[in-house]
Amino acid sequence: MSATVIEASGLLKKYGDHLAVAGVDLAVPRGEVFSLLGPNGAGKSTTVEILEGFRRRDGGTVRVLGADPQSAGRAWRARIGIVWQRETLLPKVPVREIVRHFAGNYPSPRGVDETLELVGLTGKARALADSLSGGQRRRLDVALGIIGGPELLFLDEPTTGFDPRARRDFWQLIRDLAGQGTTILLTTHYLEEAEALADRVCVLAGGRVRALGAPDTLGGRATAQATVSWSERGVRREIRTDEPTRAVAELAAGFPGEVPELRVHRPTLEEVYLGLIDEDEGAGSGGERAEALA
Ligand SMILES: Nc1ncnc2c1ncn2[C@@H]1O[C@H](COP(=O)(O)OP(=O)(O)OP(=O)(O)O)[C@@H](O)[C@H]1O
Repeated sequence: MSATVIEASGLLKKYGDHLAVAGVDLAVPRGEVFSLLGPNGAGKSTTVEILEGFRRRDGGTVRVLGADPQSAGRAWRARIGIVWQRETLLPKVPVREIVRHFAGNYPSPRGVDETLELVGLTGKARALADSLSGGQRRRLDVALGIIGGPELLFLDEPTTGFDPRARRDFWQLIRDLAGQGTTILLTTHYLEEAEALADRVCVLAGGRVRALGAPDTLGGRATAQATVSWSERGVRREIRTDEPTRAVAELAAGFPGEVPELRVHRPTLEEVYLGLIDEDEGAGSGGERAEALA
């Protein structure tokens, strides 16, 4: 069994004249939680649909679980799970029945009750699916995505509509699945979700990979300048420094006790992400802006 579950090289997709995916390279090892980030229209869904085998590429090579998704068959499909961005249309059928029905599509599914338990729907097993709340429907979508016991799970905006408790529970479920060796490709607009879950994040913009790395080091985050701030006689003061430890030590020496309201801040994932996206927009549309101003 290959250690690399997803391999894409030079991936290209055009819609008419528009290059939606413009030469993307990805390699995702088994058991990794890999998150795709990027603004609306960045090419995330197109990339994911190509990896899932639902969209034909115009160039590049792709292997997912050792096969080309464009020509892989039913046995391959049974090894992947998908939680779509859109909610599934739900019939007036008890939740447990729907999950049981889906389990019948797979050669070795997870237990139905175990799956309901995993997604926190045990209490709703007998409820009619169309009576579920938005967040509960999303949990059912997740149940249908994992019922087959997939080796690779695609999650597209999985926690939309979840309350904070449900989101935390869902994150734990993802960690558990990853701990059991499931590879997870997570597309999300929630940066704190990517930070909480992903081993690596990939920022796509304009169909290209703009940054790739661990969430805590992305874009030089871990070594970026820190802002040390504190209060002095009721006035907020701050300095930016490459050596926050030294700055704090020097500050501490000048105060008799605690440094009032001391804070050390390094860029958050969101700040790094927004910086990358702004750079991209500046590079991509500068000409158009200049023309518009002319
Ligand atoms: N079926 C299609 N026909 C024509 N253009 C398309 C089609 N699907 C997507 N596009 C275009 O391709 C680009 C990438 O779209 P894609 O859906 O992959 O972006 P995304 O990153 O998933 O965005 P979002 O965060 O909004 O879901 C966009 O400019 C979009 O308008």
